[in-house]
Amino acid sequence: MSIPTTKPFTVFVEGNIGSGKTTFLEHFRRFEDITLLTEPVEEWRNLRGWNLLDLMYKDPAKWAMTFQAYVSLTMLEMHRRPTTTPVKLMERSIYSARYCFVEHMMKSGVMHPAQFAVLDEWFRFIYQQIPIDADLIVYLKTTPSVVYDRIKKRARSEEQCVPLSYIEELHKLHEDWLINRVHAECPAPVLVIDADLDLSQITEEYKKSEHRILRQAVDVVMN
Ligand SMILES: Cc1cc2cn([C@H]3C[C@H](O)[C@@H](CO)O3)c(=O)nc2[nH]1
Repeated sequence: MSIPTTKPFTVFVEGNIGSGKTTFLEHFRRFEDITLLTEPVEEWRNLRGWNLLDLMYKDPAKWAMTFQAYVSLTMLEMHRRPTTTPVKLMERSIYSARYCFVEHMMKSGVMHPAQFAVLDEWFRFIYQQIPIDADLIVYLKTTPSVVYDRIKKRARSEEQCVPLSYIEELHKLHEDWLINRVHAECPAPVLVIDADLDLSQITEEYKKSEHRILRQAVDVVMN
């Protein structure tokens, strides 16, 4: 069913490191009416030969600003990428960049306030000038200790030095944003998924969101 759409029904898939975002998106791979945009981690690991992700984890004080500036650029490119399908699922967004990761780097003192101010000015300009809002946010809600164990098992090299405290702080920032709604921007409804469930059980949980996403998508496209 290829219905010409001006703006696709846009879903941001948000959650802590290791919360299963990529797995969630892959669950929708079989639907031809959905465009999946996974996080461009490989671009962050190789920008003209530089592994910005590794540099950031190894020396956050020196590289956090550079890394987040590039992450935001790659996320903006994904927000702006034209899609022909009625539904678009994106892994994270320029909002989690600002409200979770950049926020943490500023609050923890890893990023100098002047550097934070520059990133915040860029975020405000983009938010005011470019329509990139979601129609729905899927929040893969997890317990820090659960995702911490997954990160250790997944063993992505750059993340091996990530302490549990960082995961706990990121969790709190996701809760502030998506449950307590402390930020006014991006007022999309939030669908909370219990992403602590392990792979065998979580498909049922995903199916619940499948119905919600596809039904809302048809409504949006048909109205
Ligand atoms: C939008 C956004 C995504 C994102 C991911 N990351 C890190 C967390 C993980 O270790 C890795 C892949 O998500 O990149 C980050 O530091 N800052 C980010 N900002």
